[in-house]
Amino acid sequence: MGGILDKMYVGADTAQESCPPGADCGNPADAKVPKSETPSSPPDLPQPIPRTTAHIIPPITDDLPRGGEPEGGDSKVVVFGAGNFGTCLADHLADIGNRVTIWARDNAVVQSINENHRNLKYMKDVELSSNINATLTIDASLLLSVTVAIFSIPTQNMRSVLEHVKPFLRPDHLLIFVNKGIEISTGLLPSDIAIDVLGMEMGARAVFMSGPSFAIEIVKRQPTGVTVASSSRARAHRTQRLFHTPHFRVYDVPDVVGVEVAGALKNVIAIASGACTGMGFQMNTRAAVITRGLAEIARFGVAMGAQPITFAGLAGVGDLFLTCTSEKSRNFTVGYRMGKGETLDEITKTLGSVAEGVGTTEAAWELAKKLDVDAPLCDAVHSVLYRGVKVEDAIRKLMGREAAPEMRGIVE
Ligand SMILES: NC(=O)c1ccc[n+]([C@@H]2O[C@H](COP(=O)([O-])OP(=O)(O)OC[C@H]3O[C@@H](n4cnc5c(N)ncnc54)[C@H](O)[C@@H]3O)[C@@H](O)[C@H]2O)c1
Ligand SMILES: O=P(O)(O)OC[C@H](O)CO
Repeated sequence: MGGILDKMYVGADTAQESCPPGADCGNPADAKVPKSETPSSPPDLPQPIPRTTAHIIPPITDDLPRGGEPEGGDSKVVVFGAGNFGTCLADHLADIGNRVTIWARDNAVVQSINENHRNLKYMKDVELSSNINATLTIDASLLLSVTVAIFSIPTQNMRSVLEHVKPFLRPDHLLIFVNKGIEISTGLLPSDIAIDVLGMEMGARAVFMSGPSFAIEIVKRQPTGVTVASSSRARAHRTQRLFHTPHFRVYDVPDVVGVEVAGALKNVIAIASGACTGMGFQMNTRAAVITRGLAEIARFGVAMGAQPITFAGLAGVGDLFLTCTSEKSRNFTVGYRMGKGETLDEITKTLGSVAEGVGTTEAAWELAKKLDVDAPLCDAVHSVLYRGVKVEDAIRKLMGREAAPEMRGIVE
């Protein structure tokens, strides 16, 4: 078949080995692999997307007792999870005068923090604030002494840790979750899991932090902006005051579902972006992946009751851009290495840290079917991660689809 599809560049054999992930390394060889597939038959006409408001909690106001929490850096905080992000947030809060305990399940991590102010497993090169101490134990005394509990546990493990902590939680604890993902076994967002485990009274008052924020840059005090979302306005504002500093701006967003959908799905799109870069494709491709990824995220969001404007914010396009363009991203790295031909098994065994997009792809793929959301990028990533499809074939299939209106499923 002559025509434009025959000229499609497929970078399988043209990727430059010396080009680091995320870098613009100049023009890949112009070799073309002709012969893409015949375009698939026209897709069905756009289907109405069923809306669900199951995730939407009406705003809750004035639910915090005044005077319960000192402002200006004198809170007692526990952080569950001493990985990259838990360590970084603990360091941030301790550095501005809060007393922080970090819970880790690994004794070597606890010892290294308590004895050397370093997290030897996740952040060995960073000297942490001396206001942090670490513990291996979750018990009543740990929760009794704090007013703020932050959960920095990967989404697939959030439920089990929360169940462990639940018996010691009080209604006045400020609960903050920073994980970004969708639970595979249930298709639930972190806010749904919080309600599922803790009940509506406590779960619906939790706060969810998201936005473009690499841990390693926060510990270096690089200017950063994030969002916090909660059905409780009072708790969102309190979280804002707790974290806000001149180098760490915290914006309040009313749309919990939008913030969570964006945070979860940007990781799937980052895998796609990394895979394209691993194949040798450059900036046109990346820009297309980011932009079409944003449209896909918005379609999921609309179907789940999010406010589309949220996707224009830090938790939306901000985090999507960050994660899709940087080799610091674990999700981008997973995709990049797959684009270079490694298997998922090889990559996850050596990554050393969680790439939430791997599990979220599975969850989102199921959710797309359930909600009837058109999600071609998510399907492409799923096909590569779980159905043995080669990256180049997934790209061919994506590019070979029928032409379509840009804003389908978002603006009618
Ligand atoms: N690293 C970042 O820059 C960053 C930024 C923003 C948000 N996040 C999000 O924060 C969450 C945590 O990410 P991270 O970078 O700290 O991951 P990580 O892999 O560096 O650390 C994960 C931590 O969770 C613990 N953990 C894992 N499974 C557990 C289980 N079953 N029980 C108890 N503890 C368990 C690990 O021991 C480790 O301490 C993720 O959802 C991630 O998307 C990360
Ligand atoms: O390393 P990643 O891909 O998990 O991304 C980390 C953060 O989510 C970036 O905001």
